[in-house]
Amino acid sequence: MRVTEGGLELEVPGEQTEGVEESVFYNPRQELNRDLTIATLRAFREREPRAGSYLDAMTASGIRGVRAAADGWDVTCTDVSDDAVALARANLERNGLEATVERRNANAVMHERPFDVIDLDPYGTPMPFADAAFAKCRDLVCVTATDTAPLCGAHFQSGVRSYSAVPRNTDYHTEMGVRILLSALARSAARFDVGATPLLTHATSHYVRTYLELDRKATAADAAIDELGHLYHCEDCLYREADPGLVADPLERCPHCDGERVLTAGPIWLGPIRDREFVADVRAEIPDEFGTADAARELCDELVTELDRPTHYDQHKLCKNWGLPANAMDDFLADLRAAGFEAARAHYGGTTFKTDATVGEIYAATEANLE
Ligand SMILES: C[S@@+](CC[C@H](N)C(=O)[O-])C[C@H]1O[C@@H](n2cnc3c(N)ncnc32)[C@H](O)[C@@H]1O
Ligand SMILES: [Zn+2]
Repeated sequence: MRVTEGGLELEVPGEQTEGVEESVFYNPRQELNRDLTIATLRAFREREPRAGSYLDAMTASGIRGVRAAADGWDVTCTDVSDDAVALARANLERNGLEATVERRNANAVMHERPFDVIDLDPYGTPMPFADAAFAKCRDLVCVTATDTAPLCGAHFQSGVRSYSAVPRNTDYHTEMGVRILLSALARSAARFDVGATPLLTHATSHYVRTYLELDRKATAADAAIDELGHLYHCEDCLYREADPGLVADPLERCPHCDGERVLTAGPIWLGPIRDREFVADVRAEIPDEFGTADAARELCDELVTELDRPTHYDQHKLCKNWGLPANAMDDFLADLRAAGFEAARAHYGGTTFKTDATVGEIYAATEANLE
């Protein structure tokens, strides 16, 4: 079947069913991820004009490599599958584009030679590829993780194994996943004396995507490690507290409800998950022709206005816990602001928001209008 994306045509094996193309080599549900990748590459080239080489480490149909090559990047595509390599070559040729395509294990290639930008887009966890990516990459590592259940603590042992951290299943499970992933990546980069700073990170339907700017200096690695810490979370009243530093000092009782069901998660990334100015630059690089232009711009807008502090609340879950009906989100947030707190929606969807108010302060500020 033929698919069109970013103004380019690709041929991928598979059938079109009910308007949705399905193929082992091409996932239409990741178009937003790829559109944002191209916009990010454009914004990043403005920031770092020297950057020219791009490794599409798990290329499958070649779609990322094709799109980057069309934008003038010096592209290398790797995949361990013979069929993927043949398909990527055919798709480059079909679009009159040139790139190096190798049937190789991406880990071997990344250890052999440096690239300015590396894109990791594996099935499931990216951690088996992280060390190799940070070993030599010069500027930017882009990472997709689709194993959201391990990341957010729903598959606890698997999360511990993959991310060398303790994830906990909370009402902010996607943000837990984002911060567990960023923690593991920062620690992987630090092994090579590399600081990894998130320029853009988003959690979108069943995957997390992040773009990490690298600074190959031990002091930069130390600065990244300084962003790690632990989260304490009360399962009874949803109180949460971020504790910077690598040594945890778990709470024995919840400071709000005095309950004993307090979870500790970590080490997790407590720092910003994106650079506001960079996200605005990315937004400006999304043309109308991109299939997901509206959604991608909306996501950038949400990421710009989202507050940095961990972690988001979910208004519906709070109200359910309080046994009160939820009111309109805008009214709820206005009540928080009127009480002197910062409050803004989060990009995690639905009724998620962030505030500097504690769970007790949120209740006091909003309860009168919950009816
Ligand atoms: C999720 S798909 C990639 C999708 C593609 N990047 C896209 O945007 O449509 C993962 C690909 O990684 C390949 N792969 C798995 N292990 C690999 C390895 N060690 N080195 C390179 N490619 C690998 C698989 O053959 C598969 O084609
Ligand atoms: Zn509590």
